[in-house]
Amino acid sequence: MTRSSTDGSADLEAVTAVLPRIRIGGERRAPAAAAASPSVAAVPREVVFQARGVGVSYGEKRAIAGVDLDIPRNLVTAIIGPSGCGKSTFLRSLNRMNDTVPGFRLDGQVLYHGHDVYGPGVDRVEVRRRIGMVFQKPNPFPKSIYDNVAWAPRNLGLREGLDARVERALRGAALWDEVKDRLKDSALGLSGGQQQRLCIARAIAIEPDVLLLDEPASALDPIATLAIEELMHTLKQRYTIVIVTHNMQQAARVADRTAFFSLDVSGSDRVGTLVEYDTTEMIFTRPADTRTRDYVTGRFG
Ligand SMILES: Nc1ncnc2c1ncn2[C@@H]1O[C@H](COP(=O)(O)OP(=O)(O)OP(=O)(O)O)[C@@H](O)[C@H]1O
Repeated sequence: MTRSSTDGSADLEAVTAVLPRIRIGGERRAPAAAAASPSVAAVPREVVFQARGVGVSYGEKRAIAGVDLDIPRNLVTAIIGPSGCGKSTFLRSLNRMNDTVPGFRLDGQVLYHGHDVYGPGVDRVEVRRRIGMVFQKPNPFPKSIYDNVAWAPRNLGLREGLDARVERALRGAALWDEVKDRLKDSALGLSGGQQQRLCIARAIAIEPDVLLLDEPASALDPIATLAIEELMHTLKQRYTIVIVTHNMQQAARVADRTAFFSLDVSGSDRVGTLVEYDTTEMIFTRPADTRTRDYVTGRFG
């Protein structure tokens, strides 16, 4: 069937034209959405998180409501949507990062491997040990490169084989070759992109199960951004990754699945909701909801 441009298909074609191939490190590489055939991303997999009717409020302000979402293991799941629709709020609810925010309240359930993350007796420190997080702005400690990576293992009493652990984490974050001769130098002397990879090394040094990335490349230049994106393709073999990004091309390049959030506006009330969740390929080429289509084609947001 030929679709007319008035239904947005021309716009979709324009977006998907950027999907097919990108160049990373001199080598032609297909993005996740194209590299993994739709059947790979769509194939049923072990579920790591099940969000069931998740709503979050900060005091009187309802940030998100009614989010139902299953996040599969060893894939990259992207959360996209306009500013203020609750992407970070949802991400942070997965590892209880919002617990200390005054007025924070969560309704519904976040199940992690079937266990209620907010259940009685759950140890928040243990939750964060298993579910690591990297933030938008690289935030290394004012310590040496080595001590940044060794910090969490030391805190957990994992002192045996520490050098090997630090090396493994730095290799895992694709940083080892750049820093192996200056491990005792301050982390603050690294470039922004290196600092962000150091933060990833710091997160994986305690071998978590999940990595939550909140716009990890938005403060970086294009080369450093590509290095982080490249890294995600490798890291997902070992970790389940959930990434919040404003950059739709980035979602298209790195994510296997994409969740599109939007704002439901009623009067002065604006609440974030999950509009659509599917393989990245479907979200960017055949979205089921016109709001998704309008967003991915740049008509709003
Ligand atoms: N600590 C907080 N205290 C009060 N309100 C908050 C807090 N954090 C977020 N909010 C509100 O919750 C709503 C969702 O914010 P959130 O940062 O999760 O959205 P987002 O989609 O990640 O936004 P952006 O893309 O601009 O980063 C917004 O209205 C925001 O003002």
